Amino acid sequence: MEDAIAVRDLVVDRGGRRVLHGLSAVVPRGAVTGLLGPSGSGKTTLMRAVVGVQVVTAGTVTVLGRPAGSPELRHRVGYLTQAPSVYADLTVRENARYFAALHGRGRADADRAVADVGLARAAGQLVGTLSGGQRSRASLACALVAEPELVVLDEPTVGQDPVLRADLWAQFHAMAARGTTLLVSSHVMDEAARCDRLLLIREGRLIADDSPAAVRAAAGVDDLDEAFLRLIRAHQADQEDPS
Ligand SMILES: Nc1ncnc2c1ncn2[C@@H]1O[C@H](COP(=O)(O)OP(=O)(O)OP(=O)(O)O)[C@@H](O)[C@H]1O
Repeated sequence: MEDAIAVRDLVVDRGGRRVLHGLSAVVPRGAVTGLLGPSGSGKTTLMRAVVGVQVVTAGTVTVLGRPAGSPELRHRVGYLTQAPSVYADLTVRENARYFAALHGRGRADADRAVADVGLARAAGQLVGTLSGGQRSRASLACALVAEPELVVLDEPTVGQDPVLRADLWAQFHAMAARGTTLLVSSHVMDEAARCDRLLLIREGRLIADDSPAAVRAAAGVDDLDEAFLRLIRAHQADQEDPS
């Protein structure tokens, strides 16, 4: 089956600096792919290119068989940005119902999405009065409300406690089992270990694209944190001494 996302030779410049340097990668359908890399390595920029809001200098990004950003992808792709994008002066339920309506969905879809992110009890609360972690889950509910085929989540578990993080990851895998494709960025290694596949980027270049087990094997260590450090150092050494 065709991949959900195919990125070819993608070059992106931001603020006069090259941020992605001819990056190529694919994301398979119906799986959870983790996007990992040091802060500033280009994860958010790559996600922006996938959802079609990033100006690109060169290369192509194909999403569900269409060029990224095509109007027909609007209801098929969900995007959770790092900064929660919900209305502070509406309740959680009102926000979810508003986003549901934008996608032609009903109240039942909105209420299900709110329950799925563990906010059923706070559904009647104004978003402006929620904690940071609750607010980002409200934003997640709005990103998932239309049950998109592809879900792009930029650090969805920041600020969540361990129980909620485990619940959210269980939900991501349940979605993948139903055929949804998820691309999830994270800084947390126990989350990387939960992914079916990992894309590791450093300074705008892909340095690993494999399962967690294969990444561990390539680095020759069991600990994924250590494996990433080794891959990053090896990549750094290659760049400093390409001979
Ligand atoms: N609006 C912008 N204008 C100019 N440069 C930007 C802008 N946003 C990001 N950048 C630069 O692009 C590079 C990649 O940033 P990006 O946000 O994609 O990284 P990231 O891997 O998602 O980082 P983090 O893990 O900290 O969120 C960084 O060097 C950053 O300074």
